[in-house]
Amino acid sequence: MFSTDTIFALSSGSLPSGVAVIRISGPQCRAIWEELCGSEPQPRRAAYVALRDTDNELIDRGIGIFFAGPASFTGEDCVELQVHGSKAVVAKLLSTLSAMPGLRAAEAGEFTRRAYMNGKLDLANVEALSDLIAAETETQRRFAIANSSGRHREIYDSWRAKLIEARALIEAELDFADEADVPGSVSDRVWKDVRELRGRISAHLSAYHHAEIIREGLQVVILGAPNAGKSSLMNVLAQRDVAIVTDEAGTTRDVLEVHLDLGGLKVNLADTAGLRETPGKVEAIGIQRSLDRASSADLVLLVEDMANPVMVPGLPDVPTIRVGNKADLVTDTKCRDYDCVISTRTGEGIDRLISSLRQHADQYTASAGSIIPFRERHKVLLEEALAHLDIALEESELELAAERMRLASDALGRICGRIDVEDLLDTIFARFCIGK
Ligand SMILES: Nc1nc2c(ncn2[C@@H]2O[C@H](COP(=O)(O)OP(=O)(O)OP(=O)(O)O)[C@@H](O)[C@H]2O)c(=O)[nH]1
Ligand SMILES: [K+]
Ligand SMILES: [Mg+2]
Repeated sequence: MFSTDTIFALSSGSLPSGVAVIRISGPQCRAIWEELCGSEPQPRRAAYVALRDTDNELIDRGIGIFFAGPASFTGEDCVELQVHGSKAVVAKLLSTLSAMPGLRAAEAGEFTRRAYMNGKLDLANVEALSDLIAAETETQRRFAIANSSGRHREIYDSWRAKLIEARALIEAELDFADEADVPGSVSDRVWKDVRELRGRISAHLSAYHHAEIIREGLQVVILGAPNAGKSSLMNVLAQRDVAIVTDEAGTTRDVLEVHLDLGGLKVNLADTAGLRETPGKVEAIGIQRSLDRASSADLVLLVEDMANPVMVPGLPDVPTIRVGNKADLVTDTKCRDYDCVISTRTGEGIDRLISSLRQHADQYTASAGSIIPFRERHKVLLEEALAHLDIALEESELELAAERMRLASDALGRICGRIDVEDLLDTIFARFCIGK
């Protein structure tokens, strides 16, 4: 892509700071360097420079690096200037830049957009990069960095290549069925391959939920009878008094949520209204909300007061850790069927409960290193590809089936932003001696 504008921006965080980084990209970079630093730029060498304005007045001294395109982040000539992170230094430098001809302030995401337009990044790379910048937990960081590796593109390209080949074989069968030197019925093999690919895409897609958990957080809901100690447990896990605790049954009426970082995984922990059969009007609404929330949760902590165990109605079918609370009030806990015995009052068993939670979280943190769809957009396109393949596999008209395969491979191509209409012809010509 040819950009006429040279863009610049403060790329580091808020001022004042020890060091501020100003990034410049575009055709004017070399001229800017000569003007500001009064020297010839040496690509990829950090240089200690005196930065001067157009009146030759010293602005600041700092480190400058020149990247000659295409070996740069955006693919264009780039300059990075590290100066003292003062508001005045940065303001002076930015106003000096903006006074130079052909220069303007960059729009949000414009450097990355240029990198994409110049083929330095694919769409999935761009998304992973924005995830990396937004990452708050260790798992999110690991996931984003794995996703920026380009391995998604490799997988989707290989799947598209298979589909393009399958389609080419089918089209060839249609076009040259009466000619002697084209292989006869290749259909069986083609359909077997397509079915196998369908299975792979479907397995890949089913891991999408792990990406949601890594990004949005593991949804954990505390359920149990009134007064079981749910709010007390919430406070212990959150390490602060977020929920009201009293000895009155029905204290919690509404769902209350906190965000925790559990071994690097984001966890959304919800305290809920106690479940019982004959509540008042407000409490009944609270109970319905508890159950709604729990039914879409990834994990339920089912809390029971061991000194006063009661059956709770309507538990959802969700992975559950059964927690026996108030261990301080009972002498014998062995015979009971709990995964974890705790006392929110004495702190007994809390560490063990946290390690059970961590164990549960591990399956998701482990996914952070594998290649799974990581955006809603990917999920939608993969579902689209699957839907087309399903129709192709049922379709008896070969032309229509081939068209469905084209649509499926286009959907896959759109994930990383690469669709090449010439692919099909190339494959046909590569496999058959058309011009005989
Ligand atoms: N002895 C003892 N009391 C506890 C323990 N945990 C909670 N309690 C007490 O049990 C009572 C109920 O605690 P909450 O945390 O409000 O219980 P809850 O399940 O949130 O109750 P609802 O919101 O009304 O459904 C309070 O008086 C707590 O102090 C514990 O481990 N030991
Ligand atoms: K209570
Ligand atoms: Mg409560």
